[in-house]
Amino acid sequence: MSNGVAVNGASDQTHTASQRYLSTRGEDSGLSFEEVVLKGLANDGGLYIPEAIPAATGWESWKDLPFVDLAYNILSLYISPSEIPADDLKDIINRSYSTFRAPEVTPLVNLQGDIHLLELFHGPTFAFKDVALQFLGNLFEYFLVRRNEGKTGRDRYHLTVVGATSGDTGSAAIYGLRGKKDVSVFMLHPKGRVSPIQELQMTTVLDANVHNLAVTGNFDNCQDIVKALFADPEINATHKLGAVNSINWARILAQTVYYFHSYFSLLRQQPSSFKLGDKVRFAVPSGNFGDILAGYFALRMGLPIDKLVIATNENDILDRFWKTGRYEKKPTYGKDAKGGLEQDGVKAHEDGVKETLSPAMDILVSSNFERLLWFLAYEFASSAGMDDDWNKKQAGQEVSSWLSDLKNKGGFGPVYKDVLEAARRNFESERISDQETLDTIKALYKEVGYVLDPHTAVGVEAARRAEKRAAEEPGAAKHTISLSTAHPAKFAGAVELALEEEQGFNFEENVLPPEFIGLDQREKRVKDVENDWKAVRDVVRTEVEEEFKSLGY
Ligand SMILES: Cc1ncc(COP(=O)(O)O)c(C=O)c1O
Ligand SMILES: N[C@@H](CCOP(=O)(O)O)C(=O)O
Repeated sequence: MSNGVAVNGASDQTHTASQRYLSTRGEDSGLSFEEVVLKGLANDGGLYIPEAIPAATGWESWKDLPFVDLAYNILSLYISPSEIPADDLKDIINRSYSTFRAPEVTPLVNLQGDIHLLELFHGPTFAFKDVALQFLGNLFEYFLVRRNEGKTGRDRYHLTVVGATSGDTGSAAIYGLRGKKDVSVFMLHPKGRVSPIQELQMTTVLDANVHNLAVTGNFDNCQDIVKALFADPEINATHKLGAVNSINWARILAQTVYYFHSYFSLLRQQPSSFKLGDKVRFAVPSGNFGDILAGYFALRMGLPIDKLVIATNENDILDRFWKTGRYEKKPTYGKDAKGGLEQDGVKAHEDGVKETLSPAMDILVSSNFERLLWFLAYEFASSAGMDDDWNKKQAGQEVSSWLSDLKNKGGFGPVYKDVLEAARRNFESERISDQETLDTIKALYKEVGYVLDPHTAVGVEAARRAEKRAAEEPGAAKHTISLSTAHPAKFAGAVELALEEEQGFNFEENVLPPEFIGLDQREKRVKDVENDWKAVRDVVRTEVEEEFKSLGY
């Protein structure tokens, strides 16, 4: 049952439905947690989701638990003890969060009025990705040690992680996996399109199992290369590919914990205006839709969430879906004054991606949206009154057809009215321009002295708008938790641009953490590659072979 064997669906006695997994495109089901974590992406190109979302029964009694105990209660609903015994899971969780600088792991601070910031940047690489990637690194290690017991050399199960990053996933994955046995990490970033600190955080890690590849292209090209590698049966079988992007289910799962944790922090901090059972609103800076999807799982598990507010930058495919029901890439049009490409007054690329001040969200297609689409299609299918197998099959077919249109025609929709209405029931969306991002950083610094990173600023501006709207709606949540996804020092350019004229502001003194000082003096290792998945495949083959030779395999 464990060790990678599928759990065999309904006849399995040791896994609840929420501990068995299926693919959003319908061709894979009855998989164990270990299988989906190690496989990353399903063979049919779909993403894994649990066959059912569990109710967090008795969640109210978790309100005073420390982060790690809360994490255990939530994660164990999705992981059978027959796969990871309780003590082992607790140990993995404890080790994963012992690397965080804040004792609460993800502290909540009041920003202004009823807006609260959930600071997710206290892990090793100063971005929210650490919350899931510290856990995922330890999880990989746990499964590999177990699979490799008594094995030597090339008989060992060696995982080849391939990931795409617009800056933050890369360093968080590298810090989660550097030096770990039986894992090689290949991290693809768009050359010249991540912030200088992000690039240094990745390329100055010199462990032999870490390989940074700078791709001539954008983040979506990197993400497409990763998906093409997973779709190639040959490399996937010979190199046992693994995923660290939020296509990996464990990423989403680990992120659900801080939705619960911040709800309980708010209870303690606002005893007079926030009671157990009251609804709260979350605003989430969004790109690949992984962070906010974790909030959707928390909501479906029973956490009282009023609305999840999607905050996009000018790469706004998600915002356009919520407004129109159409999910489509948008080609670039027009030339700027210097003859370069532009879209709505912002520097853009032929592929339609705009270069914004929040580069980690410069994403054309949000991969995790596919998971939400499955749940929306499943809900729609369920209204036909057929049995559950039929509903799931229909949902898989619908998602496959939408995704095929996205690939072949550049988009799909408008989706059925009921599907869009279901999406609007739990989510709202806002699109924040670069100018609004700068204005928000400036305003919050002036008003309360807090320095926001540009991604967090996108979330805060969306939170402010959502609160204004809610003021008109009877029964709407009073408080908003806005997710702070990165430390401002990672995005010096935008922060300095916003605050350069503020009296007394000094980036080095006010913002820069000691961990970043001197990074630019360190030795770096990075290889340039073309935007061509076969070229990347060759690099992966060659460099894994070199690693094996150096290990004497
Ligand atoms: C700092 C930062 N904020 C927000 C996001 C968007 O999160 P998601 O891709 O999960 O929507 C990212 C990248 O993923 C990020 O690095
Ligand atoms: N913004 C991300 C892009 C990758 O997203 P992921 O959450 O799917 O890993 C990054 O910083 O790399």
